[in-house]
Amino acid sequence: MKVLLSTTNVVAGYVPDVPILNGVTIEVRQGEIVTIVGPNGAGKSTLVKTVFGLLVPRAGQVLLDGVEIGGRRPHEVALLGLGYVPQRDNVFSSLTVRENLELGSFERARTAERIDRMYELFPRLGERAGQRAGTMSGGERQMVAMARALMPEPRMLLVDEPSAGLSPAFVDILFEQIRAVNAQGVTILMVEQNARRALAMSDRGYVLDLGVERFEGRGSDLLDDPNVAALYLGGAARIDGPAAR
Ligand SMILES: Nc1ncnc2c1ncn2[C@@H]1O[C@H](COP(=O)(O)OP(=O)(O)OP(=O)(O)O)[C@@H](O)[C@H]1O
Repeated sequence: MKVLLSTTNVVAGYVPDVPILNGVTIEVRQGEIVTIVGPNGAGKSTLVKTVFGLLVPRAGQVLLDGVEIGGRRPHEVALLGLGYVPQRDNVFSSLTVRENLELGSFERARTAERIDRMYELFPRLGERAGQRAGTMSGGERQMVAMARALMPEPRMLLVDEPSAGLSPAFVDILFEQIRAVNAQGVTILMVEQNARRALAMSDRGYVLDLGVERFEGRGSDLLDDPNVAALYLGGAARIDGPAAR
């Protein structure tokens, strides 16, 4: 499979002389679900923000389908086919579900058709089309944010901690929807605190720590790696064999 997104030795941060990413090298192949896990403060969110153009890399390369996007502005990156679902403040609270989706559209002529498509993928949103996003549950808001990012038909979606603060039942629903989005051909790069569950549904994963990728591998292999389990997954490796996909 061809590499759709890569970062090579990316250095980035918020404050001069305080790098958060210390030379991160990852790649995401077309069609994959890749998850980045790692401790709090490791730089996971910073990495996806840098890929999306919210931070300018101080060194290194970010390539989308062979095109350098490091330092390009988010709207340019979006036009090249990248979508981004931020961790927080990812909906317009005072607008309805439908209005939020309309704002995600790049092509007015196709807005209605795309919204219908989103209601097929996320039936709950169709049922709540007229509800203000700010009155929805955390999980429902996450669906609004994901559907909005999918409105322009991105090739690839960056998803920052989709399960944060959600009940276990809702995490199942949301992960299932992420798989459904991926099955439609959208490549996924996800950051997740819920490391075991996220890796179990991923093709590959990276463990990021102190702004550098420490481990890389198939999701199931990372789950079975005793070092990864002890250091980053809060306990022993699984003993029940590879995760079913
Ligand atoms: N806007 C900001 N200004 C300054 N420092 C920031 C900013 N956002 C994040 N940081 C710092 O960057 C470091 C990495 O944060 P980041 O959010 O990328 O980590 P993370 O791996 O996503 O962590 P978590 O799992 O806790 O969300 C942290 O030390 C954080 O304090």
